[in-house]
Amino acid sequence: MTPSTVVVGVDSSTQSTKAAFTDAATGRLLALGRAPHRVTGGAGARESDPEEWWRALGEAVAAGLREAGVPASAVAGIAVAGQQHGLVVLDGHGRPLRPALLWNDTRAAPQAAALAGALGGPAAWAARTGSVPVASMTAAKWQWLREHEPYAAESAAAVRLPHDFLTERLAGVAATDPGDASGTCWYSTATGAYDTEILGLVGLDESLLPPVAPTGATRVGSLTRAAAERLGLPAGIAVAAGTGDNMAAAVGLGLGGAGLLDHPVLGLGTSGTVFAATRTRPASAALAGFASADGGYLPLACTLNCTLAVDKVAALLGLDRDDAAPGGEAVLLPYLDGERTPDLPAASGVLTGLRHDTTPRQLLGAAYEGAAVTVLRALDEVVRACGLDPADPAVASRPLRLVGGGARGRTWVETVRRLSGRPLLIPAAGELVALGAAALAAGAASGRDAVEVAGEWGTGNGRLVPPVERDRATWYRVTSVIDGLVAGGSPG
Ligand SMILES: Nc1ncnc2c1ncn2[C@@H]1O[C@H](COP(=O)(O)OP(=O)(O)O)[C@@H](O)[C@H]1O
Ligand SMILES: O=C(CO)[C@@H](O)[C@H](O)COP(=O)(O)O
Repeated sequence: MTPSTVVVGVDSSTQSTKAAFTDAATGRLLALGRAPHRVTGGAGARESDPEEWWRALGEAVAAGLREAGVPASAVAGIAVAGQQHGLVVLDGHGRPLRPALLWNDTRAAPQAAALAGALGGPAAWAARTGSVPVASMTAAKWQWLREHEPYAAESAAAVRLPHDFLTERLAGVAATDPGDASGTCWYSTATGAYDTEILGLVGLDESLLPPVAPTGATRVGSLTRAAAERLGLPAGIAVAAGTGDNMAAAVGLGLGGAGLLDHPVLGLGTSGTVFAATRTRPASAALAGFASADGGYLPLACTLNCTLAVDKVAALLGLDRDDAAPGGEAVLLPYLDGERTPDLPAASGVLTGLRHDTTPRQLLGAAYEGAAVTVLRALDEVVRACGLDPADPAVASRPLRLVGGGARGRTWVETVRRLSGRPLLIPAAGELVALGAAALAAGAASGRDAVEVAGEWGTGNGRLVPPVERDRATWYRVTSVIDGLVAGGSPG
C-alpha cells in the first residue's frame, strides 16, 4: 500500500550517507538511499570536505526517492543525524574554509590535555560539560586550528558540527540540538546552554555558534526552495533539529523518556560505542556524559578502532571478514588510529602471544576480540552512570542491543556474545541511526515525541540471542595487555 505520509531520516556518518524513506504511519522502511564520502589524512589526521557530505546527502535522497516508489509530494519532513564532534568552519557565505576535522582525528591531543588541565581539572569539566576534553572533542579541535591555522580560525564566520552544517543547508537557519552540542565540550549539560567561561577560554565568540534548539518535537525550519530543488523534495516540509548519530540510534531503538531507560547499547561502526539513555545526568570523568535527543542523557564511551580497523586486519591477512577463529593465546589490539578509550592518542596496533601454531584466522579473531573488549570494558561504567549496580542480576541480564554495520556480521555477534556473557538484542532493522532520524523528522512534522513514535514503529524490535558463558580467559588476557599499555609498561 502506498503510504500517504513519508519522512526522511538521514545518517551522515564517517564513511557514508544513508537516507531512510520511512512510512510515517507504520515506520516501514520504504527505501534506503546511500552514497559514500571520503575521509582523507594520515599520521593522526582525519578530514572530510563538508561539501562532499552535502553532495552525498543529495545523492542518497535522490536514490531513496527513486527506490521508494512514492511521489515526492508524500514527503512531510526530514532530519539529519551526523557523526559527532567534527569541527566545521564556514565563511560568511556558509562555505567551508577548510575540510572538517573529524572525531577520529587525534592531532588535537596536546590541546585536549591542556584544556583538561584548566578550569579545575578533569572532574570539574565532567561536572559542568558532562565530558573531559580528549582529542575527539570539538573544543580541542578548535584549539588545534587556532594554533596551527590561525588564519582559518580568525576568518571563521560560523562554527558548526556535521549534522547542524547539513541542517542549515536544508532549512537556511542555524540550529543545533542539545545531544550533539554536548559533544563539543563548550556546552554545559548542567545548564543546558553554551558555557561562556569555556568559550572565553578558547576565544570563541558565541555568535559564531548555532542556537541550541529545545528538545521535544523540534522543528527548526522548513526546506528552502533551493534545497528542495536540489533534493527533489517539496519546499516547505518540516526540517527537524536533528542530532548526533549515537543519540539518533537511541531514538530509533525507542530508548529515552517515552520509552525504555537504562538499557545498554553497543554500536559497532567505524567507532565502537557503548551507551544508554537515562534520566541521571552523568558527570564521570571516565565517560562522555552526553545529552540525549529527548531531554535526557546519554553516558557513552567511544573507541576509535572498531569495524574499519578489524576489516583492515582481515585485508592484511587476505581473509574474508568472517573467516576468523577465536584468537587463542594471541592478543591483537587494532589501535590503528591511536585510541580514545583508553585515552592513548599516539597508540598503534599491538600484537602479543604469537606462537608457531598461531593461524591467520586466529589473528583475525584476536583483532575482533581486541576491538570488542576495548569497548565492552566501559559497559559497567555506563551502567553505573545510570545509577545502577552492574552486578545486580536484574541489571546484568538486560539484553545488550547491537547497532551499526558490525551488528550484521556473524563474527562480531559471536565475539560480543562470548566476551560479554550477556543476552543480545539484534534489531531486525539495520539502520537505526537513519530510522532514529526519521522518527525525529516525524516528530517535527507532527508535533509528536520522536521516541514515542519510534516505539510505536517498533524499529528497535528484533531477535533475542541467549547468553553463553563468558569467556573470562580471553577477557583477562586482552584486558591485561590493555592495562599494560595504559600503565606505559611493555604489553603481554
Ligand atoms: N555484514 C557485515 N559484517 C561485518 N561488518 C560489516 C557488515 N556490514 C558492514 N559492516 C561494517 O560496518 C561498517 C560500517 O558501519 P556503519 O555503522 O555504517 O559505519 P559508520 O556509521 O561509521 O559510517 C564498515 O566498516 C563495515 O566493516
Ligand atoms: O565520536 C563518536 C562518539 O563520541 C563517534 O561515535 C562518532 O559519532 C562517529 O560515529 P560512527 O561514524 O562510527 O557511527
